[in-house]
Amino acid sequence: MDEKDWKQERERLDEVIAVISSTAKELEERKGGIKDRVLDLRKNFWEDVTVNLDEPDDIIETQASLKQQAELLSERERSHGQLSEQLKTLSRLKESPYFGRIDFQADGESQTDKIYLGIASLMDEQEEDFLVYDWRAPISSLYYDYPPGRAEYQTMDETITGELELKRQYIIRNSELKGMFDTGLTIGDHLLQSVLGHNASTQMKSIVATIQKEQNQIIRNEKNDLLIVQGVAGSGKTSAALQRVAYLLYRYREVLSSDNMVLFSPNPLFNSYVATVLPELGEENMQQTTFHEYLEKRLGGRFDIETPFAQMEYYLSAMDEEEYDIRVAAMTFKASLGYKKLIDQFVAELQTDGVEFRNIVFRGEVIILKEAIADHFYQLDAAMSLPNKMEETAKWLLQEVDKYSRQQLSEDWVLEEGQLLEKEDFLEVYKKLQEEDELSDDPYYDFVREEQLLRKKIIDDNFYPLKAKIKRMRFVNPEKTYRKLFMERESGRRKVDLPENWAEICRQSLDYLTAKTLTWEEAAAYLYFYNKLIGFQVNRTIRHIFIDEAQDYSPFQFAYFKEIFPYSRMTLLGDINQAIYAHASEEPTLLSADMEEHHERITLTRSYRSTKPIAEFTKSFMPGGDIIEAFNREGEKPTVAEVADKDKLHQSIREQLKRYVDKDYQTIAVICKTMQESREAYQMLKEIFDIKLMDEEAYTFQKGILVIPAYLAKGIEFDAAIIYNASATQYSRDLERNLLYTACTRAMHHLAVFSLGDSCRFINQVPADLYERA
Ligand SMILES: Nc1ncnc2c1ncn2[C@@H]1O[C@H](COP(=O)(O)OP(=O)(O)OP(=O)(O)O)[C@@H](O)[C@H]1O
Repeated sequence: MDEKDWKQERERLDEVIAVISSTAKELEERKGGIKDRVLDLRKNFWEDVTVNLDEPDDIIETQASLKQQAELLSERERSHGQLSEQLKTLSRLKESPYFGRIDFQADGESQTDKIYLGIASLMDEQEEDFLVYDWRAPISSLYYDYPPGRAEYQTMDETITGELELKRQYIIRNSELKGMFDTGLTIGDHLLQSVLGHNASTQMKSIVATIQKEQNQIIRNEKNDLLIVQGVAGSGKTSAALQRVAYLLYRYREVLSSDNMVLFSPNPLFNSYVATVLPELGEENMQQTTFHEYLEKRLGGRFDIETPFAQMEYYLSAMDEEEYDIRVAAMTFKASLGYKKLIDQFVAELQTDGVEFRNIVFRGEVIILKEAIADHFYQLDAAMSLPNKMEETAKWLLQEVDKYSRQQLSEDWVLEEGQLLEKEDFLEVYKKLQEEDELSDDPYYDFVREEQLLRKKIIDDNFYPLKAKIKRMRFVNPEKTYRKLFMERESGRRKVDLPENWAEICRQSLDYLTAKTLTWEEAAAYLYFYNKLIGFQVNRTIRHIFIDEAQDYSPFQFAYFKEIFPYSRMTLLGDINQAIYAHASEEPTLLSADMEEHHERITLTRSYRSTKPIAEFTKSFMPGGDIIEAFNREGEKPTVAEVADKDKLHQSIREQLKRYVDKDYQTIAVICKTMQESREAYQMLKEIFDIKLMDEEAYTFQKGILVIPAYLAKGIEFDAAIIYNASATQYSRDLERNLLYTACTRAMHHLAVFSLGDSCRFINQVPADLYERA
């Protein structure tokens, strides 16, 4: 690129910045004007409405006038809000108006269009031409999809073909052009190199300037209702997912808002890690939650729900406990669709018999026996679904309760209760009496009527909570009904392949239920059952669901998702090599090829997070690791050290940490296998370094050194990672290999692996030239 190019680009940049400044100024003025008007409106609200309440017509007029005034105010407030948003976007644009340019000559056109791409679009002052195109505009896809040469893009209704003559990238900071390159095949290895070479950050960043072609396919995918992305560690799955949210919000801006989208992520820490990406792009965040949080909301009051991490911790560290094998068998079976089938059969049986009910009790007295409820329930049309029968039964119960309450009107307790009434209650009754306008000449009549009304009020108040409970279906006992699933006699006749030790699993399951605990493998299953029994509201507001780390959801959990969100499109992102849940070792996960029929699958094989030496190291101990392509970023080889005892281990780790601190690495993680091990590591390091121990309650993380169990570090990255103890005793099962892989792939620039005694077989499998012995 010659001096002329630089001069031209600088001049253009200055022009664009000038337009941004003047547009911003104009908007500021308009905003100021609106603000004054809003303040004015608020101050003079009552003066500007005509209030006249004399005649019915006047009242109507007053109402209309009030409404009009309120609408005017809220309309102004809305435009004020919109202007503020536009101004925010402009200030982001001013900092760096664009990051790329393509010159495209469409076939049949004589002129070449110069398209500059930024995070939002910008028009010139005459509002005629685009000075900057939004990266999500149809034409912008050329930038991500093609090297110079023949190229095409899709508009709403046609395909435009042509010649891509130039593709250029810019680094603009503080409104100044710091660098630019013309790029060939992929979007600037150059720029990507420089972006990836930076320190890790405690918040994820947007990748808009360097989206890769295969990532762009994920972002703009609109063909299928179910999109499954299998991508190796660090291939940009999460990044692509967030850019996809921004894309969809733009593409469907008329009909879709951030409230219609939800991201299920592995833990609250991850949630906060990704929370800044969309705002950085000028979009509002989608809703974010975890599956545990979701289940908590629905069942939390009635049960303690085990977290997936507690389940994991048990799986990894409770081998010596007596019931371990039974629990692990339960984890596997209850994750499967076989278990769902079992529950479906159970629910089918409940059509004719077996649902448990609760007595209806009023003032300590049983007024309707649970047996009577069951009788009513089961004499209803057999073809009705259980939830419909529940509705009918609730209606019937309300009528019965009404009948009963009328009988109670004359009971003594009613007046006794009356003494507890507040003054307002009496006033209310008195007012009603007046309204009836029947204050007669007969004082005795008034007295009787007043008492009647009082009694009625007391009855209504007293029966209200009971009726509310009936409406909430509290007359059913789902917990007790569910227990029957595990009762020998009942479960024996079901046609499902049950695990060998099913009888013991049943006993253990009953114990958990008695203790009001839902194990993680049981939680979704129970809620599924609950919904089948009592019914539930299908969620219609959520139009798009993103599930990150999808490999960790069991087939059962996914089936449940589909039931509750039948109208939502789904994007699942995950990595089969990072599957670390107990069920994962035997059951197919969501990402397995045969899981779903109608879907589109995109595979990402390029890993961007780690340097080449780290990626080469980690892929070498994963089965099928050959497909992982390391992005070409140089760095030091990982180090591997075996130490004889704990003192030596701790000393070596301290030295390593010191080296990292000296290198000015900003985020450093000591990654352990379990929470138990993390606590131990923390104890020995905390004296010397200012470190933080991360547990499942951690919501954010700061720069510095932290100790963290591998399963919590999912999805997050650090400048450097230390594996606390990769010894043969710690990592041997297949699942532990995945855990180790997840841990090692968190490192961006350096990885150090320590083992107490011999390294595990996975580390031993790594060719010796891929690491340094320390
Ligand atoms: N196109 C890109 N341009 C710049 N950086 C990128 C790009 N793609 C990925 N990255 C960077 O690579 C790192 C890993 O990305 P991300 O966390 O999205 O990967 P992932 O596939 O979700 O990883 P994991 O499976 O390990 O959770 C991040 O630092 C991200 O910013």
